[in-house]
Amino acid sequence: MNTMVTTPTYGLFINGEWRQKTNTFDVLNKYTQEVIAKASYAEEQDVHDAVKAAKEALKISLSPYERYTILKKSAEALIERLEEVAQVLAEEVGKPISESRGEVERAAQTLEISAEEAKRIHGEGIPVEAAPGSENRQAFTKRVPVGVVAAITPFNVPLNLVCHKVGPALAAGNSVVLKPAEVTSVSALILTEIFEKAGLPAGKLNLITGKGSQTGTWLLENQDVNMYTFTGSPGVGKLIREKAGLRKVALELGNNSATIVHKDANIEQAATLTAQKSFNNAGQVCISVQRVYVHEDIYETFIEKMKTATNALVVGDPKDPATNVGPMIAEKEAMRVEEWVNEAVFQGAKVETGGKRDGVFYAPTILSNVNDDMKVCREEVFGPVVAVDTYRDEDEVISRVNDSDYGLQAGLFTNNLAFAMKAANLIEVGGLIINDTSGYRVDQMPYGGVKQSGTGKEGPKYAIEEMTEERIIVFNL
Ligand SMILES: NC(=O)c1ccc[n+]([C@@H]2O[C@H](COP(=O)([O-])OP(=O)(O)OC[C@H]3O[C@@H](n4cnc5c(N)ncnc54)[C@H](O)[C@@H]3O)[C@@H](O)[C@H]2O)c1
Ligand SMILES: O=C[C@H](O)CS(=O)(=O)O
Repeated sequence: MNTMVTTPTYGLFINGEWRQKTNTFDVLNKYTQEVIAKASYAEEQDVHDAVKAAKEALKISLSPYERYTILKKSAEALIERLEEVAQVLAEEVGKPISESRGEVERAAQTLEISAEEAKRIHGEGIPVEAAPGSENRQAFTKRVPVGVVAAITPFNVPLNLVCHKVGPALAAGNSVVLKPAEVTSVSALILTEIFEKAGLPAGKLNLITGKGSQTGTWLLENQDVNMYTFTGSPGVGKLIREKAGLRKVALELGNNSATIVHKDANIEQAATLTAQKSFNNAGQVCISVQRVYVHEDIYETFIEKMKTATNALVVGDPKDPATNVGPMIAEKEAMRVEEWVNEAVFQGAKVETGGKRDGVFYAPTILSNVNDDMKVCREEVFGPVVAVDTYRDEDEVISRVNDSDYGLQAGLFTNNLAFAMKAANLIEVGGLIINDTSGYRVDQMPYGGVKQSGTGKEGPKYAIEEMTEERIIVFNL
């Protein structure tokens, strides 16, 4: 029996054809550090070819029902390959297998919702006849595709966040050039195969892999791209906005998410959910709970319960079904988190649990006795660290949540309707989640931040609005 296992090698996907390059890079299993696949470095000409193919493919007009069919088929095919793709996510991200399966299920839902939305894109009648002198005119609007959409995506949710861009873009009748994060390219490559098999015409989806600083830069320079949709770090987001000039951009960026636990909350529920949502995907989630503000009357009970829930988390091999917390994406990121925690401790923070690094793993860590100016509070940790502090009154805590450069989502545990409504009016975020943490998201909801957390909304219905232009048609009858 031949037991030799060959490493899969992927090319680029341009104009419906796979283009193998000699210059490749390794995608690693983040737990074992073994090579799981090789992907191709796109050269400058490949990037421009991909955009050209996308532009040409705009001439292929698919009806809304045809777009629905292709997206629906792709969602079904993804579910058929669920276990295979989940194993890839567990390897290339280091995400625990239960969470990886959850990501594949959500990605399929994102495609299915996009399919449904393809049939619902509509304009409206505009009463131009109400203007003096326009009595014999009638008008309506329609939404038209923006054109070539360049999608640039991050490593942490590499399948579902790709689906949040490709699904709505195709549903709206656009063509796409996709550039996934290099360290987690494999799930995007498999998704591209799925679209190809589902009958998507050549050029409608093109995939180029490689480094952000090269492939990404060439993509930003190409003036035939009509819109950039980006999820990733604020620094790269700002660069994209600068390079895009007058072209459209949608930016989903970072956060230092806060969750408030008020004195009347269900403490057990709050502590359990907060422990879960602080350490999912080793804290590498943009809405991961990072700052917890607990009312001083319930602080002692809360912190004990949260410590118990955190200490029960199993850290280890992402492929082990018992694992709750896997490795970080790279050892240098775990070292950065270690440095930030050490700095906080030097400044007076107390480690309630965790606070240790073992190679690429950083232990789920709760810090208390923190202040809002420590790096672990003010900046985005993007690791398994949560800072817990007390507050006394409602206005104080709202102002501390708002004292942030970011504003993606926040959570509030309370049974006090008046406080919940006050927070809904005053907390500066794209989404406030009552009786759950900042980390709640389902894929049909509008999702996106304010301040440095970005601009524009995702969720297929809302992303389609971003990825289409409103055109008015006026009849002089
Ligand atoms: N708001 C959201 O919905 C959301 C979701 C997930 C992640 N994020 C954020 O993403 C960040 C972590 O992800 P990351 O480390 O992959 O982000 P990153 O910004 O380093 O990379 C994201 C993508 O941008 C590309 N890129 C890098 N430099 C580029 C350049 N000069 N030009 C063009 N493209 C370039 C990368 O190759 C990658 O594909 C965190 O800040 C996190 O909060 C936000
Ligand atoms: O990392 C941020 C993601 O958008 C959160 S989720 O995986 O979509 O819930």
